[in-house]
Amino acid sequence: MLNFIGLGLYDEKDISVKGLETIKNADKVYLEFYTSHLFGTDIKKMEQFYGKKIHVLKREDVEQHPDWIDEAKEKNIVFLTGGDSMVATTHVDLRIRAIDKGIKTSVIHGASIASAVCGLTGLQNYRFSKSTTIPFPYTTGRGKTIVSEVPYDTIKSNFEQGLHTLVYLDIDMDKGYMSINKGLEILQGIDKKRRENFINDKIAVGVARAGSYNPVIKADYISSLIDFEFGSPLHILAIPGPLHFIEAEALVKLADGPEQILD
Ligand SMILES: C[S@@+](CC[C@H](N)C(=O)[O-])C[C@H]1O[C@@H](n2cnc3c(N)ncnc32)[C@H](O)[C@@H]1O
Repeated sequence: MLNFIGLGLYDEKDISVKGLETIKNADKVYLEFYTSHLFGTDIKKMEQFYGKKIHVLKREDVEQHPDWIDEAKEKNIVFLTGGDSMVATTHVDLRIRAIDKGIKTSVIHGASIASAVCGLTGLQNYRFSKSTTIPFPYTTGRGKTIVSEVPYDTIKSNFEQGLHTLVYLDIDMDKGYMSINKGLEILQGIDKKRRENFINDKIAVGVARAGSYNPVIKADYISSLIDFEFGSPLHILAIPGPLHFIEAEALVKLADGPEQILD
């Protein structure tokens, strides 16, 4: 059996009771931390709390050579992921590979950043459209810097349809965890290059360290939010379309947003 378990958002105690019981009964526990990361804990604390050794997998062990899933033919194997295992990851691929090998699978859900953003900001889940990720720019062998404009186009298209965008921020082994400020700087750069004047006067909401006892949630016009200090990772952004009046009130009261958005 291969059990996919979502760990929730911040530390080792965010796991569900069902998830914890499944780990306790497992023969072996694997984990990947490249799609998300629990900043309120570390592997040692998790091993102590779960009572099991944790084997950390690299991206290639999950996406290219997931030979370890064969162990689940005979044994009870657990695969741990930050948040919910199936939200903003490609782990359904792993599940399908397992099923094709005749391995039974289960999914035990964890709290996800996708719903936490709604809970913390007051933006309504049903008013979000396609989400996007801002990747770190990269430099080609010839020294050219490539900046993906896909997130910008997604945000603009959602906005024009009157819908919100959830903007995940890149995690990169070498470059680290993208901050809200860096994400906004990239969007501003694209806006400037394309002379669209779309970004600066839009409201955005930044959320840092969801799931911790001191998350930071701040809404403001992007031209101001870009200088706000959110502190340590993880960070995420939401860029709302036109706001329902309750959402506007929530952004003022829950996210210290500017009073003008109530007008
Ligand atoms: C690729 S998504 C994976 C989401 C995860 N599977 C889930 O369900 O929460 C990871 C991105 O979500 C955001 N994120 C995840 N956890 C977060 C947290 N606790 N606080 C703020 N942002 C978070 C960050 O932008 C991070 O780079």
